[in-house]
Amino acid sequence: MTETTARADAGSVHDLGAHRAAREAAASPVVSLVKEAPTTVGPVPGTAPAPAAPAAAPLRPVRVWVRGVRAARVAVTDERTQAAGRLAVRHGAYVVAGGGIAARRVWDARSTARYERMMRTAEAAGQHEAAADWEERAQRFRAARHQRRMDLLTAPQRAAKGAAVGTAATAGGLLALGAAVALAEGDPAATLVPLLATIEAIRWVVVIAMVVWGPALTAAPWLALLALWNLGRRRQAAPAWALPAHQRSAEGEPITPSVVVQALRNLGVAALRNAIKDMGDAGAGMLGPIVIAGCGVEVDVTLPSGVSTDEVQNRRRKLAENLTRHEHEVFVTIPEAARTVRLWIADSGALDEPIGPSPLVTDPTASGDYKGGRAPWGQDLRGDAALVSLYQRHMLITGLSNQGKTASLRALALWLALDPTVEFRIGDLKGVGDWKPFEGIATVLIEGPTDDHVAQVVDVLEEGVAEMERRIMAPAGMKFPPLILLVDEAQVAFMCPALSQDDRPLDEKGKPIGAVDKRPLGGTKATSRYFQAARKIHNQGRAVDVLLWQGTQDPTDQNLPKLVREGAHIRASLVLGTESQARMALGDKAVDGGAAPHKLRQGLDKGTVVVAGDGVKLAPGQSATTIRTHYINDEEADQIAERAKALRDGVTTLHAVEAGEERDHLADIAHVVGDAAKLLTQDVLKRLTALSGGVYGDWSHVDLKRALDGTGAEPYKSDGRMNVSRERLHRALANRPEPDSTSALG
Ligand SMILES: Nc1ncnc2c1ncn2[C@@H]1O[C@H](COP(=O)(O)OP(=O)(O)OP(=O)(O)O)[C@@H](O)[C@H]1O
Repeated sequence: MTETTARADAGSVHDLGAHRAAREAAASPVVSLVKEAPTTVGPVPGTAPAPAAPAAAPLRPVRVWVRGVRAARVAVTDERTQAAGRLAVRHGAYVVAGGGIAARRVWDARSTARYERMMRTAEAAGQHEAAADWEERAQRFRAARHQRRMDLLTAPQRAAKGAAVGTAATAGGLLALGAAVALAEGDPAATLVPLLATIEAIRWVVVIAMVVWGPALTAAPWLALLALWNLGRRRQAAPAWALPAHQRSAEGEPITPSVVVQALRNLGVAALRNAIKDMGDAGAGMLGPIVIAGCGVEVDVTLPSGVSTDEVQNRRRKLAENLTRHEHEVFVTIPEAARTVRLWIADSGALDEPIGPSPLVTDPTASGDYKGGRAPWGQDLRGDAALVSLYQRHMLITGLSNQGKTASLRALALWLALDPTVEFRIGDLKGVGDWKPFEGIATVLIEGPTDDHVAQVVDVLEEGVAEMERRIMAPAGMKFPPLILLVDEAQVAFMCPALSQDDRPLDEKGKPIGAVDKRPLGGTKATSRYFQAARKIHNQGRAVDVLLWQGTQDPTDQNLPKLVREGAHIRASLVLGTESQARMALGDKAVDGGAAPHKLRQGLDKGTVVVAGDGVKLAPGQSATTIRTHYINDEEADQIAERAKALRDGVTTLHAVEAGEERDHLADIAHVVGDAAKLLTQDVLKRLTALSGGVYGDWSHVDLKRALDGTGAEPYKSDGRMNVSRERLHRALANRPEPDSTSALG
């Protein structure tokens, strides 16, 4: 509507109102106490006069039947009419359905219907022994019923005889009682008193019955209707649309056997639907007990023959919706028993509640134990603590970006850092500081995403391989401290196109010695350095406690080669995009057994990992478990890391590993000794190797001694073992004629 016509219409409406008010005032004797608004609509001073209203279009009369239809439509669609209609249908349906239920119960009690139903159920489920058992029971029921019917034929004679005998005995007894009273009181008239009193009592009973009979007869049908209505009401036996609003929404309704059977019947598997139809109400016979399991319930379903477990598993979303749950709230796994699926159904919304903080945060005395302990990672769906054994296990964790991969991997590393015997060498190829808490715990920490960082991480891994080979070649029975080589964002290394850096040593004329190393850092070729190092560690590292932990994003065959992903003992996955990625992350067996990281919700299920492989306790037959991990934020990680550092004596974290160049041995030795007052020579050698495998990898005690000879910082014996002293090293550095005493590293 334009502004002009709007104003004009307003004016005409106002005029009409004014006329009507004037008419009413003239007709009504009542004096209004409310000050009336001016009824004229003249132009307001200072404003332009309103343009003249166009002539109103003549109103067409509306036919009576049209008005009738409109009125009917308004009445029918009115909320109150609908509520009344729902009420009537609902309560009517309760009575009808109650009648049906009562009739069925009576029929069940008097016929063999129940036994036949159970037999069909057992047969459909392939339980032939149970079917035979029900058949036998039905036979016994028939025999007993036949006996009862035979007995009925002779019942009238027996009843008549019984009544005659009973009456005579009662009369005799009462007379005997009367005689005893008469004798005692010496009054023969008392003989008949008990008999007459009894007859009088019977007369009163008859009178009362006659009075009550009429009203009882009138009330009986109503009482029967009430009982049927109540039966139907308790079962909510009315069409869903007629139920009250709070009962209509079945969202989050409790899981009962009939809800599960209904959900299975409507799953869209014809064989399952027909089998359940044959079983009738007894479809619940397929279900094991429904038990509370954490924030949900768990139930095993033995499927009828002809229905395979993966037919149910592939319809997880439909099953969840039939159970009035969201897809992520229902887990379908395959337990050991044949033809059985295990359903875990969360309480509605329970999975969106956060789990508590990590015990590492709440318990300042928590400690790590590489060999015998289990890391408290989070909670499984049953709400039980999910504990992971990291002993001699390579690990792979994957997931989409920003879903908690680093946080969950770091949570495990923090727990293990509380075991001071464990050495960490960390390559963080994202490099935004997620692994900063390990400064002072890890002996090497490379942080950054560039090709240079990848090259350094490759060096770390290759040095890990060398260490592993040294350990393998060591005399039998030698013990080695666990060494965790941790690479976060490992896909950056696999996808790195760069070739090895030219780090050949130079001769006296400044020319590089030997041929240039042309091997690529990334890729999956036989010459790919990262790939080959990872493979070697996977193959042989476990037994000598050289372990590779990798975190990687959005797996593909290129950024997570098959051989590498299958070399990990613990395979964990956060939410992934597709089932094929889930298969890459966890393996076919786990996904076929029900592991479904691709069904987690991106952004909502952060920190929820599906874990396959060993290291976590799995129920028999289960191939994976879902764990909601505790989130340890950066501040909490710093606090835990401080505790871990306090357990170790002054680890100096190196930020680069260089090889093949001329190094300042004295400065390097002082550097690796770090803050410790003294350090065992074998530890010095180890740290020097970590610092530069190329230069120090094959150093022995003799080399170390030779490097320190004449400096005043030579190794000395303390408590029967050879050490080097930090103070002497620093004195030697300070007294050197050349001022070039700082390490190029760190
Ligand atoms: N267990 C958890 N519970 C709840 N939220 C979490 C959990 N773990 C991580 N998050 C949230 O997810 C965010 C991302 O975590 P994180 O950096 O570990 O993810 P990411 O998968 O390593 O990311 P990207 O690899 O893309 O850098 C965190 O900042 C935190 O808010």
